[in-house]
Amino acid sequence: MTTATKCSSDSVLTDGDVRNYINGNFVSTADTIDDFGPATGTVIARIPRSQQADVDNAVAAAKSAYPEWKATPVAVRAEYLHKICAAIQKEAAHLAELETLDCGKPISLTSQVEIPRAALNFKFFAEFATGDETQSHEMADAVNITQRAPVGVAALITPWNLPLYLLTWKVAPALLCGNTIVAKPSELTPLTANALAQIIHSVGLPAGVFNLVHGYGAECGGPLVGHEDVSLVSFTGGTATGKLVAATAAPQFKKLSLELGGKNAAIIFKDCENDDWDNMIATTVRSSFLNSGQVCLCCSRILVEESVYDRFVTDFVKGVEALRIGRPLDKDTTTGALSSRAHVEKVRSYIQLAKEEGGVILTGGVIPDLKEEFAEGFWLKPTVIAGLDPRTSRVATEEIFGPVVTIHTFKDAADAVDIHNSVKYGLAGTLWTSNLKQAHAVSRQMHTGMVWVNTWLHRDLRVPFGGVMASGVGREGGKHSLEFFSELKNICFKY
Ligand SMILES: NC(=O)C1=CN([C@@H]2O[C@H](COP(=O)(O)OP(=O)(O)OC[C@H]3O[C@@H](n4cnc5c(N)ncnc54)[C@H](O)[C@@H]3O)[C@@H](O)[C@H]2O)C=CC1
Ligand SMILES: O=C(O)/C=C/C=C(\O)C(=O)O
Repeated sequence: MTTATKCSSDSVLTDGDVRNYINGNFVSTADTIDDFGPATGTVIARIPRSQQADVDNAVAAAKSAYPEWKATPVAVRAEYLHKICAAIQKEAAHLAELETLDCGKPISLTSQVEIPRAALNFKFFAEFATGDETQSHEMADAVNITQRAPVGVAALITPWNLPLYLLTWKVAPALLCGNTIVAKPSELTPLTANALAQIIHSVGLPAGVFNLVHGYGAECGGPLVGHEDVSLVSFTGGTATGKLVAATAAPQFKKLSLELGGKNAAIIFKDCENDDWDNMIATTVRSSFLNSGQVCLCCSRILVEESVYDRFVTDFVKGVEALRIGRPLDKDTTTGALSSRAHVEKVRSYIQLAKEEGGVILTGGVIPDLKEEFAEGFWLKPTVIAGLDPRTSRVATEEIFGPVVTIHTFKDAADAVDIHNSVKYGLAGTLWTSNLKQAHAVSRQMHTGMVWVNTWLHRDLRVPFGGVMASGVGREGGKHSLEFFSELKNICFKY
C-alpha cells in the first residue's frame, strides 16, 4: 500500500512499504495491522503485526551485534549519529509530510518543530560525546579508573504523540553509549519510525545495531520488555502502560526509565497583568492546545488568581477561538485531528463527564464542521471548561491528553500551590508572575520534575527531563541520558 506522500528521486525512503528492520534486513510478518490517517479516518498503510518470534529475532540480532558495537570508539559512533542527522535533514520535508499524514497534526508543527528536533537529537548527542566522563582516583599503591560502559540490548518503546521526535530522543544517546537497540514505535503512528530504519540502513550502521519491530503493545511491546536478553527499557507513554512495563522489568533488574503522563498546571498571578499579559495569553493557548493537547508537557489545568479571572477567561477564549482547525497539510492550520477514533471517544467521554460534574463549556466540546474529505476523521474542537472543583473533579484531576483544559481560580500563592499539588501527577508546571520572590518560592513548592517561569516548553537538551509520582521514574536529557544509557565501571590498577 502506498501512502499519499511523494519522495524525491534520490530519496532513500520508500514509505509505501512498512516492514520490520532486523539484522540489517527489512522483513514482513504474515499478519498486518491497518494504520489509519487521523484526518480522513482512512487506511494509509499496513504494518507488521509482530509476535514473540519476531521480537526474539530482533533481540538475537541486537545481542549478536553488541560486542563489536560496544568496542567501536565513541568518536566513530558519533560519526554515525552525524550521518543520520544529515540524512534526516535531507529528507526533512518528506518526513514532515509523513508525520502529518500519520498523526493528523499540522504541517507547521512537523516541519518547523518535530522533524528539526529529530535531526537535532542526533547532532546534540554526537557533539555531547566528549569521553570526559572517565575519572581517576589515586591511592598510595593503586589508581582507580572509572569509566562508562554500555548496558547491552536496549528496548525503546515510544508513543503516538511525537513519534520521530521521541524515538530519536532515545535512539541517539543509546547508540552513542554503545548499546544495541530494538525499538517498538506505536502501532498508531509507525511511518516515520519505518523511515528512520531506512535512513539508518542508508548510512551503513552495522547490521543488528539498530532493529525495529512494529506491532501491538501486548503482542510485541510486552515480549520485548520481558525478554531476558534485554538489559534496559526506556518507555514513553501512558501511566497505566508504564505500570505494566515496570511490573515486568523490575523483577528482572533491568535499567528502567519511564516518561509518563501529566496533569500539568499553568499558574497565572495577577501581577503578570502589568507587562506580560499578551505573551502569557498566547503562550497559554499554545501550552493548552499544541498538538491538540497531546504532549505530555501541555498544561491541561489553568489556575488563575481571582482578581484577573474574568479578564483571563475573555482573552483566553478569544485566543482559543482564533485557532485554525482544518486540513493538516495547509501551512496556516494550527490545529489538526486527534490520534485515533478511540482517543476521540475517550476525550469526548471526559467532556460529557464535565457536564455531569457541573462544568460549563466555555468553547468547543463538539466535533468541528469540516469539509466532506474529513467527515470520517478523528476531530474535536479545542475545549475550555470552567466551574469544576480543581481538587475533586475527575475531569480536572485525571489525564485526558487531548484538546481539553479546565480553568480554576485561586486566592493566593499558598492556595495555588495546594491546588497544583493535589493531583497524582508531577511532570511540568508553568507559572506566570513578574514577582521574582514569588516565582522562586512557588516554583520550589510545585511538586514536579520541571517548572517553567514566564515561558513554556523552552527546551535546553542538556537539562534533566522527567517527572515525579505517576509521571514517571528517571531523567533523560544531556548527561542524564548518558548516565541512563551506560553503567559506571571502576577498574583498580595496583602499582
Ligand atoms: N507521552 C505521553 O505522556 C503519552 C501519554 N499517553 C496517555 O496514555 C493513554 C493511553 O494511550 P495509549 O495509546 O494506550 O498509549 P500507551 O502508553 O499504551 O502506548 C505507548 C507505547 O507503549 C506500547 N505498549 C502498549 N502496551 C504495552 C505493553 N503491555 N508492554 C510494552 N509496551 C506496550 C504501545 O504499543 C506504544 O508503543 C492516552 O490516552 C494518554 O492519556 C499516551 C501516549 C503518550
Ligand atoms: O523532550 C521534549 O521536548 C518533549 C518531550 C515530550 C514528551 O516526552 C511527551 O509528550 O511524551
